Amino acid sequence: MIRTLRARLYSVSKFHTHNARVRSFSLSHKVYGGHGRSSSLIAGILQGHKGLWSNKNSCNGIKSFCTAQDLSMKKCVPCSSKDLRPMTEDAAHQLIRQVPGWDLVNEGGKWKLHRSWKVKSFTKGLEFFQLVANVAEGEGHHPDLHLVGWNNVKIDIWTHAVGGLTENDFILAAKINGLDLHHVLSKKTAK
Ligand SMILES: C[C@H](O)[C@H](O)[C@H]1CNC2=NC(N)=NC(=O)C2=N1
Repeated sequence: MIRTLRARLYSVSKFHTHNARVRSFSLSHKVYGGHGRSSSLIAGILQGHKGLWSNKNSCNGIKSFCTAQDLSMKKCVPCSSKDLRPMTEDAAHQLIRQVPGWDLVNEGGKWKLHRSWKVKSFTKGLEFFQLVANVAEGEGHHPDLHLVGWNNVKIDIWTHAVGGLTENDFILAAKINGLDLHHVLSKKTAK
């Protein structure tokens, strides 16, 4: 049994070494089998494999790639959570890269996300707001909506409960970016 497992691990280790440049593993590691526990060597390989990403920015504390898609797949947490704190300026500058089209703005000492669009008409602007409102209601997290000069939509997003930015704001921005807005936006859409 142990011999079979070692042979299997060797092929796994060779595969990983060839394909993912994980740290080489000596096969002298004690291998446990037959108890349903993963072997120290398999865990080591997987750990080593993860090690290739461990120096990436942590996304919500989990070592992984944090992409725009990650954010749009996430769910906002209740802003009433006592653990919620505003993120640092550095963290905000990291995450802003994941929400193309949005800018970080500081208004009266409060960091916010800001984006503007030009819509086809005043009523298309209200339709735009309804699409955004549906997302916001689904997330329990809400943007500040502005419709100015009849066809200019501006959205600010920040977490009022903490007076700054939290990951909720970036999740909402990513989900707004995922909306199909072509039918409400003017061809001369603002950034
Ligand atoms: C209880 C619930 O989480 C709060 O009322 C929510 C509603 N939507 C919110 N939206 C935003 N942007 N900030 C908040 O602090 C907030 N609080």
